[in-house]
Amino acid sequence: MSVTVRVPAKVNVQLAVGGARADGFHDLANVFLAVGLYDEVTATPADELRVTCSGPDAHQVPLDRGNLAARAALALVERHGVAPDVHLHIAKDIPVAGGMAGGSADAAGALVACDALWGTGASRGELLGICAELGSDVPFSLVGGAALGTGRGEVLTPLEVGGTFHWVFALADGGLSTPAVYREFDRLWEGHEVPAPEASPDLIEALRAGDGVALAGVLSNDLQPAALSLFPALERTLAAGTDGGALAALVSGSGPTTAFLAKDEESARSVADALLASRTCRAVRVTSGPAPGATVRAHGT
Ligand SMILES: C[C@@](CO)(OP(=O)(O)O)[C@H](O)COP(=O)(O)OP(=O)(O)OC[C@H]1O[C@@H](n2ccc(N)nc2=O)[C@H](O)[C@@H]1O
Ligand SMILES: Nc1ncnc2c1ncn2[C@@H]1O[C@H](COP(=O)(O)OP(=O)(O)O)[C@@H](O)[C@H]1O
Repeated sequence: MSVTVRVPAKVNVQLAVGGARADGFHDLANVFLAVGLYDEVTATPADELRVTCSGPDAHQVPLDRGNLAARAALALVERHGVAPDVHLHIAKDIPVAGGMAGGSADAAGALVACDALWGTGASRGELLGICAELGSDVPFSLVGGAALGTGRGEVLTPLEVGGTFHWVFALADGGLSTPAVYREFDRLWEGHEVPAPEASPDLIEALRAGDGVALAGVLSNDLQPAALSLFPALERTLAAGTDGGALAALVSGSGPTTAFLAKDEESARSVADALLASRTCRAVRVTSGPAPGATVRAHGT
């Protein structure tokens, strides 16, 4: 018996960041959109907790108990007193350390897979609570679609999406550490009052209407200056995508993946070609959103 769960990546269509809190986190108005790049987590009975990973970026993923999927399984073990006898295999398609919440996806996937495998029967509320303890982005990986995340991003309000948005993602050479990008944000704002983060009503309306042109006009990411300061070469990638016909371009979350909103699928493909031709990124991915959250794909025997 094994259980496979598929979990999407995300892009932040708005990431409004407030000042640093006493606990080191930042209050956010974080508008998440799940997109169709997926990791798959398969849980299979084993003698002890073991993690393996496959995919082009697999060598960058820790396989010890620091792996977010292992931490998720152990959180369920602790609450339900079950034995941690599971092999978690991650088929990784989400870029690692790319600002697309791949580790968070694996945490949410492992939680859902272990809950099904062990028959722990955790409620949705309990799963969301465990997700929030594992990381600020993990609850969104569980629910998918589109949502506004407040607090440190873990308090979710689902958002209506009235259509499909077409995206191109440009993968960078190397990664950016999320804490390092937040620290750079603090450094750039030093000596200034950071405004309280607020969700943009125009952006929420553009999502509701499924209007890509309107959404392109209001995309924003307060971490972008910090990401560009740490990874200046991304400026060229952003310019190559807009020159190549994207409606808008921005850094995905803490980066260094860059995201390009396109008019339709055909336009997305030509933006992707332009990005590849520009040689300003290591690879491109064409996809769309919204995508569903963590979903059980298969119960094997
Ligand atoms: C920036 C965002 C945007 O969605 O994601 P990525 O683009 O990296 O995927 C998130 O805020 C990242 O969420 P996540 O990666 O889950 O962060 P966590 O594990 O909770 O925290 C890692 C570290 O990031 C910083 N952090 C995170 C969230 C937040 N609201 N304020 C912060 O300052 C803290 O330094 C924290 O120690
Ligand atoms: N299952 C996992 N997949 C990817 N990275 C993981 C995982 N578990 C722990 N990590 C660690 O978390 C870091 C951030 O990974 P990731 O979630 O891919 O990026 P981001 O926070 O930019 O979205 C990685 O560099 C890696 O050290």
